[in-house]
Formats: sequence, structure tokens, C-alpha cells
Amino acid sequence: MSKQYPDDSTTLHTDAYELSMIQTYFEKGIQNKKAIFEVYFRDMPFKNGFAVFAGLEHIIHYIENLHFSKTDIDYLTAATDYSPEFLDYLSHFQFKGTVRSVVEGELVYSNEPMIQVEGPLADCQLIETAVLNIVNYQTLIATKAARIRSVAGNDGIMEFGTRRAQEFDAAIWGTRAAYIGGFDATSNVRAGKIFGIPISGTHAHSLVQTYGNDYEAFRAYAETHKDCVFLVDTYDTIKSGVPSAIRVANEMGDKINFLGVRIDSGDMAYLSKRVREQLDEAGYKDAKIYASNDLDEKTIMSLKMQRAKIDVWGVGTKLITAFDQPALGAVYKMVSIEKNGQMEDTIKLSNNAEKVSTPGRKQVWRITKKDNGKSEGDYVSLWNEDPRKQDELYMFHPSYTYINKTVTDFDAQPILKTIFDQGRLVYQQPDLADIKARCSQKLDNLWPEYKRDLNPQKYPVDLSQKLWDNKMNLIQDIHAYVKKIDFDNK
Ligand SMILES: Nc1ncnc2c1ncn2[C@@H]1O[C@H](COP(=O)(O)OP(=O)(O)OP(=O)(O)O)[C@@H](O)[C@H]1O
Ligand SMILES: O=P(O)(O)OC[C@H]1O[C@H](OP(=O)(O)OP(=O)(O)O)[C@H](O)[C@@H]1O
Ligand SMILES: O=C(O)c1cccnc1
Repeated sequence: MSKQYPDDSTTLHTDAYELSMIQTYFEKGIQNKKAIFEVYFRDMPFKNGFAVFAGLEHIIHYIENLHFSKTDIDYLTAATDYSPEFLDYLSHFQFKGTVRSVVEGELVYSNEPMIQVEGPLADCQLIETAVLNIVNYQTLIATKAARIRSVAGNDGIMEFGTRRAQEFDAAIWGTRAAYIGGFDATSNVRAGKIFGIPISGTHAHSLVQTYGNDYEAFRAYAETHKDCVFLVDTYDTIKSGVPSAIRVANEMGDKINFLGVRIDSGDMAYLSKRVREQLDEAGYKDAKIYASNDLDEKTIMSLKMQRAKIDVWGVGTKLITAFDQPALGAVYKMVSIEKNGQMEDTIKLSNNAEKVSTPGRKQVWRITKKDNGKSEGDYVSLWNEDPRKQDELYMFHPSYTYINKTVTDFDAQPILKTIFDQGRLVYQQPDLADIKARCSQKLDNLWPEYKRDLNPQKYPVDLSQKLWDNKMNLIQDIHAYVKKIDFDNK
């Protein structure tokens, strides 16, 4: 049986190797060395042209509550060989890091920092696992939701995924991410309570099975509710479901709001057209047709191409589990570390060019044209550079440098904002509605070429000349170092 602790904290929600490394840092007296880590992902999720950043709210909760409780320390005492001094250090631990992050609802792209953590080495190391856990999931779901929104146009889209989500937390935070990415409502009542997301829903087949026929079930529902959407496919949509819904709507008149019917199986293009005719003929031209059943952006797009008469889409499994790409793959990499009192940039090399990290503390600048506000690309610079001081910006592809352009009449907005300053929360989270609106507005400013579902253009994420030179110099330094070791060993 699982154990319940009165003072449980989420601080041990980390990989054991983080604590093991912190123990080494502590025992060697370098736990307070200054370090900088950055979070980024290498490949665009769903081969999409953009990703929607989400997860900051949960990260803020997590960091604000970061402390080792008594039972955390008791557990570590029993389960590890950590020294009493190290356990004592943990029991007094207070997060002192500075966290800079993209804000929720902002668009992000591969190979640019979304989060930057600067501070004592131990503090930076401790939060790696949880930060990645949160951002990898929520950014994925917000992006999937935005893809679904982009094909649904102005239709209603409802989040129905809780029953298929990877457990409680995923349902709750996934729903919030889906709302940021463009969903209108959720069926999860607790998400409504916690986040203020509008809740919405119809009824299940079990209601109809309880009564054994559509008419009695719909009538019972109508007598106990004002807003009614009847699920019409339990036995036979055309012959029984829709006629029963119309009969109940006629009988109840103004006593109910007959909002429409839901179809949950069968050929939804064919059925929705027939159902539309039935509702229209009965005078219910405003009644809407809701559809659900393993929907995602592909089925919705296909149904729209078939001119299905569907007004509202209920989407569960494929959204909340990010069915076609279950992991984002964001990583947390050290970019700078204190040596002899000075910060030194650091790099992780790899035979795979994509996996070579970009050293140094950075800022990401969103470059837009002054006249129309449209995106030109992102310019990743060293922290102390400011492209706003330049009239012209030379932007070049970091691997294929012959792909380049010079941008004039541009605005440059830094997108990494300070959230925690040396452990103190300095950022005021906006309302969820504002975060959602931000996402929608940012997507309006993105060229359609980056927004299309299939084979979108790759959004430029370019490195400043200084950042690029810094990376190349470090790569050369490391190559020289490895060559020397090789030579010395011969
Ligand atoms: N006209 C259509 N064009 C493309 N996809 C459709 C169309 N109608 C339904 N679909 C999709 O096809 C899939 C049908 O799945 P499935 O065969 O499991 O459903 P079903 O047999 O109709 O219903 P049930 O859920 O009761 O098994 C679903 O993903 C659904 O969204
Ligand atoms: O299909 P999703 O996108 O996950 O949407 C949620 C599904 O949950 C309900 O089904 P239920 O749990 O009753 O199962 P069933 O319809 O698959 O039989 C509902 O009728 C939807 O079909
Ligand atoms: O309200 C609904 O229709 C609903 C809710 C959850 C899952 N499927 C459908």
C-alpha cells in the first residue's frame, strides 16, 4: 500500500541522480558555485511550425513550495547513504535561483531557450527533473490544442480527455494547457473549479441504456435540466435518436434550451448531413450538431472537407495523450559555470550536430516588422547584446550560414522574462483568460506559412554573430583539448 505523509512535499519529485550530484557538490564545497542552465527542445512537436509554451504556473507552484520536509529527510536518511551533514544541508535548503522564462501562451520554436535558471549549482540542479516534466507535457498539449483549433476555425471545441489522460495531474494540467491552446471548455469539473475554465458537457449512452429507449431518456433529462444536448447514437441515430430528440424538444418547448444533439459513432459526415436535414425540417435550425469519437486535427479536417454539418467538436484521447507524439523532448543543459570567480561558458559536444548545445547565457529576441507586426524570426543573442540598438539586423541560419537576410525597420522583443529573482517570485501571473488571448494574438501575427498543418515552413531561429562565434570557438577549444589528451596518451 502507498504511504501517506502529513507533510509530503513535491521536492523529492526528482531523479535520484540530481540529489546524488548535489551531494557531490556539497561534499566538495562547490554547491554554491554559480551556474546557468537552459531549457529547450530540438524538434518541433507534431512537425508543427510553432509550439505554444505552457507550464509556468505549475513551475511557480513547485518552486514556491520547494523545501525538504521532515518526512522527506527521514526517507532520504533511510533510503540513501547521504552523510548527516548533507541531510542537514538539505533540511535547511531554500531555493535561491533566478528563473527567467517565456510566458505562457507565447509561441516557441526548436533550439531556443524557453527557460533559464541561474544561481547556486545545487539549486539549478535540483529543479531539472520537475521543470522538464512540467514543460514537456504542458507545452505538448497546448501545441496539440492549437493545431486542433487551427482546423476547427470558429467552431466550438470541448476538451473531453480526462478518462483517457495519463492519470489525475495530466488531466488537470492538460486541460489547462488545452484551454491556453484554443479550446473553449472542458468536461473536467475540477479544472473548472481550480482554473475557472468553462465547463460543459452532454450525457453518456448509459442514460439512454438506463431507460432502454431514447425518448424516455431524453424526456427525463429535459425534465431535470435547462440546457439540453441529447446523445442520439445509442440505438439508431436517424430512425430513433434524432426523432426522439425532436419529439422531446417539441413537447418541452420553452421549458428547455434545446442546444442540439451529439453523434459519437458511425460515418459522421454522412450522419451529420442527415441529422442536419432532420433538425432543419423540424424547425430547429439553430440546434447544433456535436461530434465526438477519437477526433483529432486530421479527422476534423477530413470531416470539414467532406462538408460534414458539425458545429461543435468534443476531443478527448488524442488531445490529452498527445497521441501522435507523446513526448516533447525538451532538455535542460548547463551553458555557463563559475570558474575561479568568473563565469565560463560551457558546451556539450556530440557526434550528432543537432545535439551540440549552444554555450552562454542568452536572450531570445522576437523580431517583427514595424509596419505590420508580422514575425521575421527569432534572434538568439548573448545576454548582454541588444539588437534594438541596431538599425539593421543580420540574421543567418546557424548551420547553413549562406541562408541569411538583413532585416531593417524591425521591432525586437526580449521574450525571456524574470520570474524568480534569487529565489523571490517577482512575476505576477496573468489571468488564464489573458494567457489564452495572448496565444491567439501571437498566432494572428504569425505568417500562415508557419501555421499550416502539413509541411509548414521552418521558422527561423538564428544565432547572433557573437553567440555563433562563441560556440565555434568553444568547439575548437574542446577539439584542441581532446587532441592534446590523445597526443599525451600516445
Ligand atoms: N466521414 C468520416 N471521415 C473520416 N473519419 C471519420 C468519419 N466518420 C467517422 N470518422 C472517424 O473514424 C473513426 C471510426 O472509429 P470506430 O470504427 O472506432 O468508430 P465506430 O465504429 O463508428 O464507433 P464506436 O466508437 O462505437 O466503435 C473515428 O476516429 C471517427 O472520428
Ligand atoms: O473519443 P475521445 O476523443 O476520447 O472523446 C471522449 C469519448 O469519451 C466518451 O466515450 P466513452 O468513454 O463512452 O467510450 P466510447 O465512446 O469509446 O465507447 C465519449 O463518447 C467520447 O467518445
Ligand atoms: O459531456 C460529454 O459529452 C462527454 C464528456 C466526457 C467524455 N465524453 C463526452
